[in-house]
Amino acid sequence: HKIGGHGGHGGNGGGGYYLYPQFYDHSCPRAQEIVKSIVAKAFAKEARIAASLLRLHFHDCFVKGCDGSILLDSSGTIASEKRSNPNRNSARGFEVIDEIKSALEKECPQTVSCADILAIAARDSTVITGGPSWEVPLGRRDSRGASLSGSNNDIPAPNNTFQTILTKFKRQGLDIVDLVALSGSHTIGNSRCTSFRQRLYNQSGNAQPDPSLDPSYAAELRKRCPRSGGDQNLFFLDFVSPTKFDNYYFKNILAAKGLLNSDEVLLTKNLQSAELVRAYAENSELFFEQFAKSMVKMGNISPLTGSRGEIRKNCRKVNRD
Ligand code: HEM
Ligand SMILES: [Ca+2]
Ligand SMILES: [Ca+2]
Repeated sequence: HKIGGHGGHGGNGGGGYYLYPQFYDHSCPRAQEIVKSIVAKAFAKEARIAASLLRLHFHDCFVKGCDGSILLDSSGTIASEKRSNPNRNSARGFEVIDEIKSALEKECPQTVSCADILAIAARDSTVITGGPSWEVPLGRRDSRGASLSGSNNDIPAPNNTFQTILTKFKRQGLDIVDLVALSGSHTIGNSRCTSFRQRLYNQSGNAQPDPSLDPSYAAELRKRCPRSGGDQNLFFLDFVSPTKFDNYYFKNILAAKGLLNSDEVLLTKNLQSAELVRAYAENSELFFEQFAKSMVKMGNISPLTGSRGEIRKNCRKVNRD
């Protein structure tokens, strides 16, 4: 499967190999069913875990590519991405990834990468909540480092402008279609008060709530997201169907009930993205189809392949050699 390769996006991270779904067919044929069963078990215990696992793959891929860098704990040489602004007190699901990894190490030692586990778990989380399925290209290897600064700089923040968010996506080789479709992930999962408080009290420095937020919905949110305190209080990103992967995220945006500023700006700041929001609100099949395509595209961001990187034995630390 070697191809004449150089760096860049689009399935060839510079190791000279493309990812492909059959990567573990001979080396670990049960890999995918093992991931799926542990995701299902975790989901049965707590439905939110699906959202958390989907987000981990995103926060991995946007920092040095999909290389499992987000999973590394701090150590002598590593400043963990878990400490970054987007991840601190927010990224979760690491214990589930640990459980999957230890089951896979028993089944086929040092064969399945942590980066691939994240990609498969993201797909399985989408499916188990009612979303689309897709074949996950595989063969990513794991990084031997992390980037705390990359995590702070490259992952979009909820109060970034539309243009900044789009620029951060383009830096990864993703476009406006990917941005709108992948934002549809916010059809499941939670946000902390601190991630959207500004919209409730002082959106643009004029002591007024965000005019693009429905006033009665805003009043409801203020009850558990006060001016100060309650930073960690949790709210559904999609208040209609928070554990179901559907297109209510887009319908909510049309009703001025998107939770994050980064959700609502997809409608209010750019004509093309507004058209996409309307199209996905109207047609969930169209959303599902594009979501699957964009997830594969995101999963192809700068993977380590060939002999680059390693297959970690423990997703939290690099191997010693
Ligand atoms: C477009 C730019 C994006 C911004 C600004 C953004 C921002 C956020 C924020 C602020 C939260 C809540 C975090 C907290 O308060 O703890 C969140 C949650 C979440 N995000 Fe995004 N996000 C973006 C795109 C994405 C993408 C591309 C995906 C997946 C492909 C994704 C998946 C999720 C999920 C599933 C949750 C809920 C996690 C949970 O409940 O544990 N987001 N996002
Ligand atoms: Ca990474
Ligand atoms: Ca939903």
